[in-house]
Amino acid sequence: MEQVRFEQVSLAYDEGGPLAIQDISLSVAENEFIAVVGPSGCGKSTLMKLVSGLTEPTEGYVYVGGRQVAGPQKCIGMAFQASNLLPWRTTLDNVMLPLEIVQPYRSQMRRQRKAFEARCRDLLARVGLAGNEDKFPWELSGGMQQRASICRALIHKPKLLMLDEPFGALDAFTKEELWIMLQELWQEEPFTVILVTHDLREATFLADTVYVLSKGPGQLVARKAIEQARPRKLEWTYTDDFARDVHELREHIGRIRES
Ligand SMILES: Nc1ncnc2c1ncn2[C@@H]1O[C@H](COP(=O)(O)OP(=O)(O)OP(=O)(O)O)[C@@H](O)[C@H]1O
Repeated sequence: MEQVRFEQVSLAYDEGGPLAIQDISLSVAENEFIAVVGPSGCGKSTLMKLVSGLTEPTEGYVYVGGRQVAGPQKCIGMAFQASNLLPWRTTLDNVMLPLEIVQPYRSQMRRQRKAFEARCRDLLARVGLAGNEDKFPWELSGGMQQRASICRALIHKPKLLMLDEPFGALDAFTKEELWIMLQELWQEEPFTVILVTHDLREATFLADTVYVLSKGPGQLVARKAIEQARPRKLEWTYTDDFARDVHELREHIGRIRES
């Protein structure tokens, strides 16, 4: 089954203005993990906005779950570079938030609060945050905040998770820990992932398929399947195989820069 489909999508933010992305066609299978990489300004965030229904294509069509996107999508989980946790809510209450907003959970909240809380605690424990439920975001490290943010994006069991540079602000060690965490969550209970990142190692480590976008206007210039079996281990990132995959992506980006 196909979860996301772009059919010859172009977008100009201003009528008659320059295209931000041009003629993008791609398809993401259910439970596939894709990464989109490219130089700054190539339209990665624009792709995210199109999938989540925050903006409409100027030309072409975007489908999510077999339906053409028309307006904001509620059944998508999202996480960004800034964790965007609400500072006045505890970790637990931040993770509860989507259940208070998204149906059918919202109508069940009054009767099911205890069960929902247990589910949040369980998810927090799975990402290593047990014992931090009652802390406020400013009492957590950056990596812990990002773990909580990913829990919040997944608590309502969306079919599609969209990640926009989620680990971009973290140090290299924390980043790698979070790659492993994300892979575990995804393997335990699969969902479709679209990851936007500048980090070619991150894209290679995590994704089944990596798409490379050129800049101004963003066009797909390469699609690379990463064949490594899962679960992938960090040791793999020290091998020649891994370096070769990353290098191949880097060459595509290099060519874009030169042109
Ligand atoms: N709301 C907007 N109005 C007008 N132009 C926009 C808007 N958002 C983005 N753009 C333009 O569209 C192009 C693609 O931007 P986008 O933010 O999608 O790129 P990006 O690849 O995510 O960049 P970065 O990696 O720097 O975050 C850029 O030229 C940008 O200036």
